[in-house]
Order: sequence, then C-alpha cells, then structure tokens
Amino acid sequence: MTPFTVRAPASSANLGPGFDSLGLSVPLFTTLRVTKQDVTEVVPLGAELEGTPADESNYVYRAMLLAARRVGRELPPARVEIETEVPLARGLGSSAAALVAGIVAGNELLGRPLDDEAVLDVAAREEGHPDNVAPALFGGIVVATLDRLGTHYVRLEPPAHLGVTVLIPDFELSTSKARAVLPKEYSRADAVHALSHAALLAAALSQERLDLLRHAMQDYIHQIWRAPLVPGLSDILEEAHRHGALGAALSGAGPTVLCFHDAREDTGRLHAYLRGVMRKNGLTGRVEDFPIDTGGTVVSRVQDAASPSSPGASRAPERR
Ligand SMILES: Nc1ncnc2c1ncn2[C@@H]1O[C@H](COP(=O)(O)OP(=O)(O)OP(=O)(O)O)[C@@H](O)[C@H]1O
Ligand SMILES: N[C@@H](CCO)C(=O)O
Repeated sequence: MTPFTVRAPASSANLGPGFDSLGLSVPLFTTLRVTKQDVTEVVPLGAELEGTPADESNYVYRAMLLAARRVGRELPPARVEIETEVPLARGLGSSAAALVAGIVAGNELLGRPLDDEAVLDVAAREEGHPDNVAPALFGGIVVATLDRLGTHYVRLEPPAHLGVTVLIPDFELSTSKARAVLPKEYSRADAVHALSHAALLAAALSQERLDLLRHAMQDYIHQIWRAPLVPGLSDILEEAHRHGALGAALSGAGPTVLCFHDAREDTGRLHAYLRGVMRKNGLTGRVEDFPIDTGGTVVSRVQDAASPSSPGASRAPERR
C-alpha cells in the first residue's frame, strides 16, 4: 500500500449558545504519515506532543482501533507518525482532530469500508458530542446532533468575509475539568434562551446575517460557569464588539476565546484590545486571525514512496 498522509483541522465548538452542537473548522492541522509495516507503531513527534503516550491510549491509535472495531475487523498494522499545530487542551479541538485523523487513517488501512457519515458517528460517539469532530471532518461551519439514532449534521459554507480572531492563552484547560463545573440541570427559561439563540445563530450564519451574530451568540448554558476558569472572558464577551468584533464566545471548553471579524476590515484594534485583556489579567498567550477552513480532513497519497516524509515528496490530495 502506498504511504499516505491524513490532515485534520482544529475546530472551535459551541460558538456561544450552540453547546455540543455547533462548531467551525480552523486551519491549524494535525497530520498523520502512515506507512504499512508488520507491527503497529504510533510515533508522536514535535514539542506539542511531548509526553503523549505511544500505546493504545494515544487518541490516534485508539481512533484507528475504533474504525476497525466498527467493521468487526483487525486493524492492519502500520507506522503512524503524528504531528500537530493544534495547541492541546486550549479549546481548539485537538482531541477531535486526533480522533478524526485516526479514524480516517484506520479506514484507509481497512480499504475504506466506512463512509463519511459512519466516520462522523464513530468520532462523535467517542468524543461524546459532535461539535468539534463534525467541522474537523467536513470543514466549514457544522450544526450537528448526536443521539441514540445516530449523528446528523448540516454543513454550512462560511459567510463570505467572515474571519475569526482567536486569543490562545498559554495555559491548558482540559475539557473534562471545564465540563465538571457545569450544572446538571437547567431551568426552562435557560433552555428556551439557549435553543432560541442557537437556532438564530445557525440561521444567521446560513443567511450571512453578520449583523445578528453578536445578539445570537449570547449564552447562559456554559460560558458563565466557565468564566472563573478563564480570566478576562467576561470582559471580552461584553466588550469585544466595541473593538471591532462581530461576536465573541469561549472556544470549545476554553481557555481560547474566539471573536468573529469582517475579513475586509483591519483587526489591529481588536488585537490590541485582546492583548490588553491578557495583560490586565496577568496572562500570556497569542492573538491570531484565521479564515474558516473549508477543506476538513484530507487524505493524500505520497507519490514518492521511497521517502514518504521528505518535504519534496509530491502529494496528491485525494479524498476524505
Ligand atoms: N495529536 C494528538 N495525538 C495524541 N493525543 C492527542 C493529540 N491531540 C490531542 N490529544 C489528546 O487530547 C487531549 C486534549 O483534549 P481536550 O478535550 O482536553 O482538549 P481539546 O480537544 O484541545 O479542547 P476542546 O475539546 O475544548 O476543543 C490531550 O491532552 C491529549 O491527550
Ligand atoms: N461542547 C464541548 C466542546 C469541547 O470539547 C464543551 O464545551 O465541553
């Protein structure tokens, strides 16, 4: 089998009120280089993955095994090198990118028995919610549900000129810790507030109604509970629009904060404001602009089989 690479993007989930159901794809990538060999070997590379296990508890390895289990077969052995640009445990879907990349790689090794819907379902069940794995797989903005009947989704093409600015603090916040602070139950008023705003946000994104984003992104399901874990979050949610943001939200479980911006406009003012919030709260981190990724997960065959990881090897982007 020709060596191949799988590249899966980062993602930002929730977008405010779309808790566990809405997310978009961010062009920072987790890349797997897969070469057939006699034993399975997973090799995490680079500073970001230092300390990541290389056994079956590794997210990528586990995901490859899940693909095989879904079709009731043994995983064909391979060497899998893992590299990532996605900062871990920052709210940018590093675990989802690893899971989706691993399931897609396992599926390739198995001869592609799973279609996209099955890949999504395996990933969403493993992650427990589809809002990172769906945009990681399909790119763009995705609305998705997960229940006992399966995983259902609609992919939206991002509105023209919609860009994101992310403030990525230097500290980690695991999703499990950020979920542990959430209430177990909510009032009917909170439920109505959440579902009406999530519905408005999905409709606004699908109709390019950027004027509605700020209002539609209000949330009382998770952000207020997580605010004590993310210094400066409350200020940003309240004030970012005064500095050029079209709307703001905690990215996934945090601590990254996402702002939407109009890509035709200069984001210097927004960057200065976000850096100021970091300084005021004694944080370090980075502020960056991204377009919304639309490619999702991509598999490429390495044409030059003799040197699969050489930078010059030509890669033909193939399919997801
Ligand atoms: N490329 C990778 N290879 C192996 N394990 C990974 C990789 N990327 C992430 N992980 C695992 O995922 C964990 C982080 O997952 P977690 O759900 O806490 O955060 P996140 O996915 O980055 O953020 P969020 O879910 O809020 O967007 C890491 O500590 C690591 O165990
Ligand atoms: N919807 C998830 C995303 C992070 O994995 C959460 O907010 O906990």
